[in-house]
Amino acid sequence: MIKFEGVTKRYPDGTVAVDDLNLEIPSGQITVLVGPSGCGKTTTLRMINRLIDTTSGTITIDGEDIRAKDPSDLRRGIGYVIQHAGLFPHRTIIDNIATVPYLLGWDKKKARATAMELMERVGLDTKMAKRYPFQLSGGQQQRVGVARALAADPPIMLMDEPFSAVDPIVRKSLQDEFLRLQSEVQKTIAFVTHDIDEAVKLGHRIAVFQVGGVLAQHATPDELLSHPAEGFVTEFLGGQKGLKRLRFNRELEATADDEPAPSTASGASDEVEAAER
Ligand SMILES: Nc1ncnc2c1ncn2[C@@H]1O[C@H](COP(=O)(O)OP(=O)(O)OP(=O)(O)O)[C@@H](O)[C@H]1O
Repeated sequence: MIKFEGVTKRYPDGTVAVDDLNLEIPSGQITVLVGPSGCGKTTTLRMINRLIDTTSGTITIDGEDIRAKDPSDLRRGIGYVIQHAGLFPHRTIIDNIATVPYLLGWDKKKARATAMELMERVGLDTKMAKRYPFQLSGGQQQRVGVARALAADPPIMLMDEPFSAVDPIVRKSLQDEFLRLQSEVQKTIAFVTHDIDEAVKLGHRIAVFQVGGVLAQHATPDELLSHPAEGFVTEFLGGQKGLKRLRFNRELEATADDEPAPSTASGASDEVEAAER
């Protein structure tokens, strides 16, 4: 488990990006950090792998203070995926994926075999192994980014808007495959997005931040949709176009096993249409 206790980040210019954060990110699950631009999501994520230092407070991983660890050692146990993948342009796909195993001094053959296996797991044709990033689509590059973060089998993955730069159809397939992969690998994942649809789809738990780096609510998707905290969260969710539809889909999923009644379904589509009008 990753635990934030009273964590604040104040940048040198005085900006408080994260304000007295208390948050638990449970092991083996996906915790999504969501909120409007500038609310401190990226700062929160990058404090976990110490790309950003905290101003005050404590972050522990499985009870150990991250400041007690050498940053390089710490990062070996933490995969990091960013928007636009951030691949090395002059390295082939297979060498991009094997970056961390090479750094760890793995035998080249073993590193490459692992990279090939990972290409398959993230849904990439291994024929692309010798290509360079510019020869791949945006969605394929994101898959390489995920494979690269998984290469040394870290227990933790930090994902910063990893699927935001691709079109909605590719995005949906990346999300679906990510969920399938996570059900196999069960990493501890902190996932940043500004999109509540994505948060509800992927998160076991959702942490909603408001500008000023204040945690406004931390709940399961169902709790969040059925009982959003008054004030900021209600407004934030209400401002997101698909909220009513999301709520409705959740209700439908919950009752689907009991009675997939056609009358319910038609009432539902009325509601969706009303929500979209
Ligand atoms: N190096 C920095 N120096 C000063 N202020 C910074 C720095 N980096 C970020 N900030 C500020 O800290 C606040 C939080 O930024 P952060 O990038 O964590 O937000 P975010 O929620 O990830 O935003 P976005 O969704 O737009 O990426 C913002 O007001 C931002 O301008």
